[in-house]
Amino acid sequence: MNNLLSHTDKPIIWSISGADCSGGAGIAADIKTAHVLGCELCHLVTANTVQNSQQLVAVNATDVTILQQQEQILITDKPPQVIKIGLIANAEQLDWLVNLLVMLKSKKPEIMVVYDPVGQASVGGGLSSLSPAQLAALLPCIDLLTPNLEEAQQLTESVSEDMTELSRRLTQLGVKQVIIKGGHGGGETSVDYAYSANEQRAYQLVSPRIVTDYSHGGGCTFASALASFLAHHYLLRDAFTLAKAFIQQGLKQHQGKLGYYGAFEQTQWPGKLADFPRVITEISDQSPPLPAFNSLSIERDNHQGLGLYPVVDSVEWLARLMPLGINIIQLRLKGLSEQALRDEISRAVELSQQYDCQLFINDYWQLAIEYGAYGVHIGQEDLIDADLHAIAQAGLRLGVSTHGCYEFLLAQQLKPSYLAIGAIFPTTTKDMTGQIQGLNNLRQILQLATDIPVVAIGGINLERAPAVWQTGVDSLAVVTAITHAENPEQATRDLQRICSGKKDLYQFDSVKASCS
Ligand SMILES: Cc1ncc(COP(=O)(O)OP(=O)(O)O)c(N)n1
Ligand SMILES: Cc1ncsc1CCOP(=O)(O)O
Ligand SMILES: [Mg+2]
Repeated sequence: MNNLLSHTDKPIIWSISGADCSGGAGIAADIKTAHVLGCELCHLVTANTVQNSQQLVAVNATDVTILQQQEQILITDKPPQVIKIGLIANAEQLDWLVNLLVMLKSKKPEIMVVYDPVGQASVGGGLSSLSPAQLAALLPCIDLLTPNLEEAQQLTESVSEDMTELSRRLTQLGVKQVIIKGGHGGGETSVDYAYSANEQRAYQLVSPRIVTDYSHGGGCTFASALASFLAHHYLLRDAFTLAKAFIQQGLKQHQGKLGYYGAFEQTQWPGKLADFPRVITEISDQSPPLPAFNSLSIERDNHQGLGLYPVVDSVEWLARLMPLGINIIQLRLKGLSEQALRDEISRAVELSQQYDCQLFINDYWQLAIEYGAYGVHIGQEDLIDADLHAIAQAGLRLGVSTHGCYEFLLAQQLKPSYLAIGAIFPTTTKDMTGQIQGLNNLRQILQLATDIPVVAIGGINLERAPAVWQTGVDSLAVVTAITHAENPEQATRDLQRICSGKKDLYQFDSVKASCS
């Protein structure tokens, strides 16, 4: 029997929330959400509520001894990666919960706790009468709090409507990350605001407002979708983006249906660009608006994409690889003096003109403009400082690094010449801790791509290249697969062959040589 009780491949979430007998909100919403998002959900029911689509009649709090028994029976058998909290019915439950979270976090600090502070039922009526002073003990245990504007005001005992101010106040109360939901306001759009105290960064997402009354349990669904994506190890910004798309997709199921407060519909893992929010940042919402960047030349590659994209750190490497028929290449210089940078970049541009090769300069966008390079590649951090108008006006192409769906959507809004996604696999070239995408996430992000070419980068070698190429990316960018190869010219030819798209030709020479 013990064997049967053992482990699941799916991440485990504990939902500590109330049961809604009408099946819309609370535990019902959490179970449906976690199920379609590939998680297992254990539920510790804090109250058996009596409600329907019209009214809340009673909140029957569960005896704490039952919650303790449930905790005990689950703790070794189905330990949680993420705990999602909804309704806390009374002060005894709150005490039990705080003790439980403190104990769990002392044993396993990586457990994430998401709290959706439901005080009022959406059908009307109070679910919990806990005061902000009572809840103060819980807030330092919370990794992600998901209040709406009113709940954020109540918890902070403030009348401010400024999401920035409210989220800062909530983090001062001990919460690590906050998402304030703007869904209940009026207007054509719904804007949600996230703030991470660790990163000291805010994220803002906007979606068109979907008119429907089928939204009972939408708040619980949003919090449990966040819990599910966090359980799959997405970063806050990506979990936020995916959860907002999940909500949009669910609301669209019953778009236009009014007059009956129906249960929110949980559907599937979000994968359609139309359901994803727009990212609001200073960069993407510049005034005057940015023009689209010039396109790359891909005709030479038989419409099979850009092909192989070597990323190298000297003119010597450029001179060695360009004669091999490289279509696109990058000079990635680090730690050189101004004069050395100028020498390398000017020589590199000359060489690229000789070989008619699309040369991108990494980081140094001013020098790339000054010496007339074909394009410039910049990272997310560089986006803030780089003068994107100047790059576009000079006619340079632009490549932008992205790590996950949030950054991909943000960069895609800038209409660059290509988008890079990385690191696909662990790499020794650069510290990419916490940013490894894997092939599944690459495939998911590719579903959001428009007609802008996509480059995959990070840990791509000869063995892994065919699988990455088959995801449908337009280009494979590599550093060490070439520069650390025993025979860099042969490795280049092998990789070029993989990128030529002829998938039956994956019997390349250097792999055979290394296996024999
Ligand atoms: C094609 C390509 N993709 C990603 C990167 C990484 O750029 P960035 O994030 O700016 O990091 P550094 O390369 O500057 O360390 C790249 N260079 N090329
Ligand atoms: C620059 C960079 N950006 C994301 S991963 C990476 C390094 C790629 O190097 P390698 O191909 O050797 O893994
Ligand atoms: Mg850079």
